[in-house]
Amino acid sequence: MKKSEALIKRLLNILMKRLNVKEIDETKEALLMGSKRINLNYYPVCPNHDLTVAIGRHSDVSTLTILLQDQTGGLFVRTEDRRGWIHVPPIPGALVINIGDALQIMSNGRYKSIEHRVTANGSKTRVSVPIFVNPRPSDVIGPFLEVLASDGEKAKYKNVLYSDYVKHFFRKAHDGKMTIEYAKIT
Ligand SMILES: O=C(O)CCC(=O)C(=O)O
Ligand SMILES: [Fe+2]
Repeated sequence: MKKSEALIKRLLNILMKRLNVKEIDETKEALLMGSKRINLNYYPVCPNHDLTVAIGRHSDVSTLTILLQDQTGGLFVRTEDRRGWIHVPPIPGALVINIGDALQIMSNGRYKSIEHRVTANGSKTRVSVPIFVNPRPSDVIGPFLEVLASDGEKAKYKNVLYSDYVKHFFRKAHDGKMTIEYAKIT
């Protein structure tokens, strides 16, 4: 977890440049990566793998997710037209970087969180280790002013307390990219 910090900062610096955010000051750093959580996912061999969902389709509520997966495979991401799925092949030594809902909200939709799911496997176990890079639970997140100021862009998302957003995610079954509707200005 500690070692991932340099990578996370590098990624966020690059992503922020495109949003007109010149510098990640203390406030921004807290909003973008104020809390982190590591999960250890173990997927056992599943006899009825055709009838079973390992993890249903969802987007992460994080800013970024840094994911290490073993050689089994089974992670799929939604295609841009939302009609199909692309397998994310395991590559030794490679990390999968996903954009989460918090970054979609803070970037006012310029960066889009990725819908993904995991299929069950009939012959092999699987292990994956995601690090979720999050705002702090007590943070209020909304589109960055730099993004809105750049060309008078209208806010697509309202300000939400991050802990409320996460609670909303866990209150319901996985439902693709529906969580973000909670923060949408309609
Ligand atoms: O196991 C994976 O590859 C992804 C897990 C995942 O989507 C999650 O923990 O949110
Ligand atoms: Fe996920």
